[in-house]
Amino acid sequence: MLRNSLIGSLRQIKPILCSQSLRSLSNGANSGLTTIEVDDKSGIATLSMNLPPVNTLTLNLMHDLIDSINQIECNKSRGLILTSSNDKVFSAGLDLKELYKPDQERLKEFWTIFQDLWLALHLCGIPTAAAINGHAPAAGCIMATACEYRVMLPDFVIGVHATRFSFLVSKWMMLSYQSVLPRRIVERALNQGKLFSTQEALEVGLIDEVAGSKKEALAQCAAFIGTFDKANPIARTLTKRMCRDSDVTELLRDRAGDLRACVDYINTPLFQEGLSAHLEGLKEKK
Ligand SMILES: CCCCCCCCCCC/C=C/C(=O)SCCNC(=O)CCNC(=O)[C@H](O)C(C)(C)COP(=O)(O)OP(=O)(O)OC[C@H]1O[C@@H](n2cnc3c(N)ncnc32)[C@H](O)[C@@H]1OP(=O)(O)O
Repeated sequence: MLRNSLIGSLRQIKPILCSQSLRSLSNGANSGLTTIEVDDKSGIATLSMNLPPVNTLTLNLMHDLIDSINQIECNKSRGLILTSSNDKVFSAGLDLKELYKPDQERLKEFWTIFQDLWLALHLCGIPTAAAINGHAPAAGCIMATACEYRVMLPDFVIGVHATRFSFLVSKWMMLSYQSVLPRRIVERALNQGKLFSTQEALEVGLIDEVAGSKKEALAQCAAFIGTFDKANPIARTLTKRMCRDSDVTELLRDRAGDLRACVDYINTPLFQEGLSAHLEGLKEKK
């Protein structure tokens, strides 16, 4: 809903046609894989992913995330903090099972909703922050980079390690990474398939702060959101969208082309063999 209005005109203020009252944040039509808690004092909404065991981005989780982001925006929360109910994994990234020998129609739906999720986070009108309370590989990292601020707990990893198992990333995913890290670091990290430890991520600037606990991470994210208190919310939203315009336009100018390229690549033997080996590796770990 929001995305459609933005696709029409990125520079326009989102027409807020939402009729729900502040704080009535039920999870309505979604599958209950996310929860939203709004802090009464600060008005900041914490959006938690809650799909055991590792918050893989399935069709349903991505649907619920988009629905929740829309609800939070529509209810005029002061900010959004994305986090996980799992204390070891923020998100394990895309659901690999959806990519293995996929049904073609379902794969198209899957990739389209992943594009939608990235747009929802990227264009969210209110301040966003990620409290990364566990591992955040691949699309888990991309979701975090679509937020405006990242606070991470120690002893976890974050990064896009796609090349390790013969995956490529779309240009808009690379741009998201590049909006946070210098281009030369992104180029090297993507080519190496590097997963950064929390400390390394802090040193290169992939995350903004380290926190000692989830509670602290949420507080640090809330403090970041508080830094916008003096900004006019509409001017802030328009400025955020202007800053992100070129990255978003990269995807919007040819979403269908991106979908085709991804579907084609996922169907190649190179991709399917790499994925099969990766899935075996995950099983053998046990
Ligand atoms: C122009 C051309 C463009 C082409 C574009 C092509 C498009 C391709 C895709 C683009 C980029 C990719 C994005 C992605 O996000 S792919 C997903 C990558 N993610 C991973 O590789 C993470 C794998 N998981 C892990 O490393 C660990 O699970 C993790 C560190 C996250 C947690 O470890 P832990 O020990 O706590 O948990 P387990 O490993 O035991 O996992 C528990 C069970 O969950 C299953 N699992 C884990 N991750 C995934 C996943 N991503 N998808 C599906 N299933 C997953 C794991 O196998 C365990 O299952 P079982 O209990 O049944 O054994």
